[in-house]
Amino acid sequence: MIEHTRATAKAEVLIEALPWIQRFAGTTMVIKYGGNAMVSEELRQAFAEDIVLLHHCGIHPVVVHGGGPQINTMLDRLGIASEFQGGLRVTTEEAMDVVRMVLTGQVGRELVGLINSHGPYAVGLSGEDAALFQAERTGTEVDGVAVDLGLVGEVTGVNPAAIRDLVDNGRIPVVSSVAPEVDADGQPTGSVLNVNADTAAAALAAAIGASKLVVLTDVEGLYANWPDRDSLVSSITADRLRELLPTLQSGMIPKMSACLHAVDRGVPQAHIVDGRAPHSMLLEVFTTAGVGTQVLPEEQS
Ligand SMILES: Nc1ncnc2c1ncn2[C@@H]1O[C@H](COP(=O)(O)OP(=O)(O)O)[C@@H](O)[C@H]1O
Ligand SMILES: CC(=O)N[C@@H](CCC(=O)OP(=O)(O)O)C(=O)O
Repeated sequence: MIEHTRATAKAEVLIEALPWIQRFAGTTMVIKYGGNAMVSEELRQAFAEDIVLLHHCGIHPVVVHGGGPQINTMLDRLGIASEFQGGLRVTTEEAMDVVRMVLTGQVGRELVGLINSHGPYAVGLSGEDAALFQAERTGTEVDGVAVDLGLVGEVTGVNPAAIRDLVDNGRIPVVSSVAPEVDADGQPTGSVLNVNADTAAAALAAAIGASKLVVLTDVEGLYANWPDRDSLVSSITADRLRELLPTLQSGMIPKMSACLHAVDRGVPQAHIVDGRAPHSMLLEVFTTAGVGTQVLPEEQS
């Protein structure tokens, strides 16, 4: 009897996923995997399994990965100082070489390998490949004062065909957020810029018409009154988030700006999910309750 109950409970979990599979099959989802959510081998393997499962449910996952902590480790090892302003790394030419090497040569390669341990699916590319991204230099403002971030950019152009060609051939793109710089006339300058991975994921989600942007990080979701643990937001509209944005700190600034950018540009929903819990992304996509914080264009009943 006990065995029967357990088996039934497992079957119910699978059945709960059915309407979500029906809704999202054939759509493209952008999954942003933050460097802080990759901290153990177990988590990285669980992430790869989730991505392959989405793929086999007929959903087209596109991974955009971060790697901030991994870049920090390499910069420390090489004795190169670096600081963050408004959640973005001030990037010198010396640091840019390390950012590019770590994101595309280390973090991206490892994710491709983990996904491909399940079959020949993942293809790694950066914003430099097939002209996927064009970026313009950007600064930030801290306490009303303009701050020069050096070789940091914002995506101003996307070539969706670079992703579509891979997806149409049954591949899972794994994207690193470095991008060739263009000037105000759209002409290449020859420099490569460091783009925050949340920002890159949002630009990509909007450009390819994704059905969702899911951002995996190292916190349960957005706290309206950080660090008050009672202020976790389960759902927020774009308008309310716009009001909250100026009160946010550190890494949450680019993250929530990215969600807003995606939703403002037609992505129906964006989610912040706790990547420290194995398989949290599957729970978000395939269960009714969902987890973390969802950003919606407007109130939905
Ligand atoms: N309002 C807030 N809600 C949630 N987290 C916040 C908030 N303000 C600051 N944070 C911090 O932002 C961090 C997530 O940003 P970041 O470290 O850049 O993540 P990632 O590497 O996944 O991109 C959290 O771990 C938390 O310490
Ligand atoms: C401009 C900028 O800050 N770029 C980020 C790129 C990596 C990233 O975004 O990684 P996470 O998602 O793990 O934070 C950086 O240099 O750390």
